[in-house]
This record gives sequence, C-alpha cells and structure tokens, in this order.
Amino acid sequence: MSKLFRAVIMGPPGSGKGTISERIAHSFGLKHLSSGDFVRENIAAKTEAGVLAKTYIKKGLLVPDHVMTRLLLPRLEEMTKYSWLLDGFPRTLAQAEALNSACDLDVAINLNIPLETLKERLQHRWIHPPSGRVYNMCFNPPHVQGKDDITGEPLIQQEDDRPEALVARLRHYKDVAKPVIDFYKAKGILYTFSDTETDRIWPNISTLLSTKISTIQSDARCASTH
Ligand SMILES: Nc1nc2c(ncn2[C@@H]2O[C@H](COP(=O)(O)OP(=O)(O)OP(=O)(O)O)[C@@H](O)[C@H]2O)c(=O)[nH]1
Ligand SMILES: Nc1ccn([C@@H]2O[C@H](COP(=O)(O)O)[C@@H](O)[C@H]2O)c(=O)n1
Repeated sequence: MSKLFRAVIMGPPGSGKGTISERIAHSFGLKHLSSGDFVRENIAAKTEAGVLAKTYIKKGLLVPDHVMTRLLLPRLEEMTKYSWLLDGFPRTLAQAEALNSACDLDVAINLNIPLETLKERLQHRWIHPPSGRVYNMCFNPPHVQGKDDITGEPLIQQEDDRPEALVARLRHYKDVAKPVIDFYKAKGILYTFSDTETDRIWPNISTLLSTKISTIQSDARCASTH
C-alpha cells in the first residue's frame, strides 16, 4: 500500500495558494483542502464558528487559533485515507503545533511574493462563492465579465480584498507567518518559492512534488517487500 502524502501551502493573501493548490490537486491527485473556503462555508451556513469568524474577517484579521483549529482538525479526521494539500492553514505557530499533534507532514510549500504584486492581484480578483472558483481580470479572466464560466452566476469581490482591509491582512500575516516558517524549516520540510508569476513558480513546485511523492512511494514499496 503506498504511503499517503500530506502537505501544506502557505503564503500571504493573494500569493497564489488557491491557484497553485488547484494545479497540484489536478496534477498529483491530492485532495485540496482550502481553509478559507471552509471558513466561508461556515459563514454562509451561519454556524457558531462561522458567525464568530465573520467578525474577524470583516476587519481583515485572522480568526482566533482555537476557532480555526476547532474547525479544521475534525475536517482532517475525515481525510485519514487520503493524500491531501492543506491551503491557508496553519497561519500561526499555535495552528502549526496543533496540526503537528494531529498528523505528520511531508512538505511545507511557502510562497514568497512581493507586496506590490499581492496588492495588484487582489484588486483584480473575482470569485464565484458557491464553487470557490477564482478569477483575475489580468491573469485568468472569466469568459464573460462578472460571470462564472461554468454556471454563468455572478462573480463577487471579497470584502477582505478591499485595499483598506488588505493592508491589515498583510501586516497581520507578516507578524504571524515567520514563526510558522521557522517551525517547518527546523523540521526540514520547508520549501520556499519566490517570484511575481505563478507560471514561473509552478514548474519548480511540480518538480519538487514529483520527486517527493515518487520517493515516498518507492520507500513504501521497499518497506512492503521486507
Ligand atoms: N497577474 C497574476 N495574477 C495571479 C497569478 N497567480 C494568481 N493570480 C491571481 O491572483 C489572485 C490571488 O490568487 P489566489 O490563488 O486566490 O491567492 P491566495 O494565496 O489563495 O489568496 P487568499 O485566498 O487571499 O489567501 C487571484 O485572482 C488569482 O487568479 C499570477 O501569476 N499573475
Ligand atoms: N488559518 C486561517 C485561514 C483563514 N483565515 C481567515 O479566512 C479568510 C479567508 O481565507 P483565505 O485563505 O481565502 O485568505 C482569511 O482572510 C482569514 O481572515 C484565518 O483567519 N486563519
């Protein structure tokens, strides 16, 4: 039986986590678990955690660790039989430690994208909330402006993408990201990718994952024959 592969992808708002996660899920057959989409589902469903989370997101702040951990860890327990890529969690050291107590990770991908690039991208981001599909008027525009390619339903811009909320998000992200990056660096599983374009980063991430996943599968084959 091949060993399961578990990874997280980290980076500031607008760094391309969702975009790259979709490519990874499609290319390597991993389940893409978007913590942001999961939070938005809970907000839409008006769950207790969702109502609480909304009060923080409206101010461009991170949702408290205990709320995010209480949301995500039971979701991961449903995924014990799958290889997965977790997007947007952990965002703090407390979240990383909680995740570490629940499961072992093989790779932590860290996207290092310049501030001006992030601002530019998020000003042009449009999403289709029901599906989570993400568009960008400069990078991947919808076929019909303002409409989702699949359903034709209206696209929206997220409240926390507004320039005034974005400044708070980016400042807050910087404060909390470094201990998480150091945590995974110390574990020897951190891989950082720096560029302004996803299409230039993608081949390097694809090569890393091809190498890591084939190594894990060959180790599992060796273990099963001994
Ligand atoms: N111009 C440009 N836009 C990009 C590129 N990569 C992604 N985008 C767009 O930039 C925006 C942000 O990308 P996402 O994948 O949503 O980034 P994220 O890290 O998931 O963002 P958060 O959900 O806010 O954490 C989206 O509108 C993407 O379509 C790129 O290489 N160039
Ligand atoms: N670990 C996390 C993940 C998400 N949030 C909040 O949800 C918002 C949307 O998440 P994206 O990954 O789509 O950006 C995000 O802006 C945070 O407010 C969080 O607090 N902690």
